[in-house]
Amino acid sequence: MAEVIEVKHPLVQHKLTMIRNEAVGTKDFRALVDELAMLLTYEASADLPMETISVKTPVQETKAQSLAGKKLAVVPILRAGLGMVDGILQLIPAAKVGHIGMYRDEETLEPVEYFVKLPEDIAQREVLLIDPMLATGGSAKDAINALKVRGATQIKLITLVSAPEGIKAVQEAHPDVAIVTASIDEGLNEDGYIVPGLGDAGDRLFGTH
Ligand SMILES: O=c1ccn([C@@H]2O[C@H](COP(=O)(O)O)[C@@H](O)[C@H]2O)c(=O)[nH]1
Ligand SMILES: O=P(O)(O)OP(=O)(O)O
Ligand SMILES: [Mg+2]
Repeated sequence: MAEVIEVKHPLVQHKLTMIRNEAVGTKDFRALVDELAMLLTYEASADLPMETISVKTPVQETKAQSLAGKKLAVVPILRAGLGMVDGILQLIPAAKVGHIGMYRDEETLEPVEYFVKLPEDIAQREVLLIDPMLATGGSAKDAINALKVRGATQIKLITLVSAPEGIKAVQEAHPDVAIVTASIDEGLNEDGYIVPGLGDAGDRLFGTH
């Protein structure tokens, strides 16, 4: 079973607490989601392969560590995942970006897919699938399926807030997918929202209701 990493770093926890606050407006919410995405990517990329290369410093030639040229793709689940893309690209500027559009049916809580556009060589890339919220896990499970049917084999899921129910659902359906999250919250309420959570991430990012 791939691991679930809850990132306890003080900066992550502090910024997460800030965006939980309902009084935080769209502008600050966006900025903080961006920063959190960057911090979580630092953790999610900790196992990227390295190679030893030669580098000439102003003092002497030396051997040093460099990324082994692994190809990455960042794939947000729309809309809410879009808010995390720029933060990740600041750390991994060469990554290609795919998009999976999905919304939750308000009655059934089942995800409805409305758009998929991925890099052509997705099968050769390690994929960072991103969505701030992992609630029932339906959206993440279907998004992972959409990636796998198109050939992706190495997938990591990065979320800000996860419900235990969503983690279990993803692990059962996709035991090969590691999850990096800033918080494993208490659970879900009767409307399928994460408790205590931060509300609807898409609405808070884009100022909609
Ligand atoms: O508290 C929440 C719960 C969910 N969302 C949005 O829904 C999907 C994830 O829901 P699943 O039940 O895991 O499919 C996620 O993309 C969010 O956009 C939310 O914003 N807040
Ligand atoms: O998953 P939803 O329904 O909350 O969609 P969006 O991310 O567009 O708010
Ligand atoms: Mg939403």
